[in-house]
Amino acid sequence: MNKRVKILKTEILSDAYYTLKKVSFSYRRSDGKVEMVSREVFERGNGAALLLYHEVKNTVILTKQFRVPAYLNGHESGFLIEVCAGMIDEGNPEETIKREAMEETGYQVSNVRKVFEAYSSPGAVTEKMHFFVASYEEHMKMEDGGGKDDEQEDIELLEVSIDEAMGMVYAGEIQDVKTILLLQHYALKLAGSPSPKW
Ligand SMILES: Nc1nc2c(ncn2[C@@H]2O[C@H](COP(=O)(O)OP(=O)(O)O[C@H]3O[C@H](CO)[C@@H](O)[C@H](O)[C@@H]3O)[C@@H](O)[C@H]2O)c(=O)[nH]1
Ligand SMILES: [Mg+2]
Repeated sequence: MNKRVKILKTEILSDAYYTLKKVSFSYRRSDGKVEMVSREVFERGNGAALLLYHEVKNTVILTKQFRVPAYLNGHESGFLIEVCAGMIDEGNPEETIKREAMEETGYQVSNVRKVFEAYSSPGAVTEKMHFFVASYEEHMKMEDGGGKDDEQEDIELLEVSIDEAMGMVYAGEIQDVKTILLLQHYALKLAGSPSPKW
């Protein structure tokens, strides 16, 4: 509860699939002055993302799929390389990401480890992402993956070395923020670095 903020009005501008709202509120500034503010807020639910890494081969499993918002905003092909991720609709973040791992990559992972939570675009979108890592081995591959046809998902899978993946970040070939975050987490905490204090 924030005593400096009072939500006064919430209008729904669109609720076709997700919900776009216009929120009007009074806000007491740090200098004490109270002003009226209006902001549009996109409600898209919350999400979970998972980096699948192989402890012996030092490889990661990534997905590649067409993302129309990125395409509209200058990405040449619109095919983005990402970690496995999905929206949390049923169940908790951990259950969701295990289900998404199976649907998108075909790997059945039991031990996922939560690394952090973060708002993906807090000035505009309510979405909070839950970030996980899990190690994979060949015997965990149960299905082809590739996403759900009935949800019009068409996901290609990539298995690349962690060095190659980091190179792709700096070459601009990986441009998805949740993926960059998890790869950097791997590089900092999991790639045989001396134990960090944080
Ligand atoms: N009809 C319709 N269906 C939609 C729409 N938007 C999404 N969907 C359906 O919802 C599914 C969402 O698939 P998920 O795997 O759960 O989510 P995602 O698209 O991979 O999104 C993940 O990454 C996003 C970008 O980082 C995150 O924003 C999101 O929370 C999640 O982590 C899509 O395949 C599609 O079937 C829409 O506007 N209209
Ligand atoms: Mg997905």
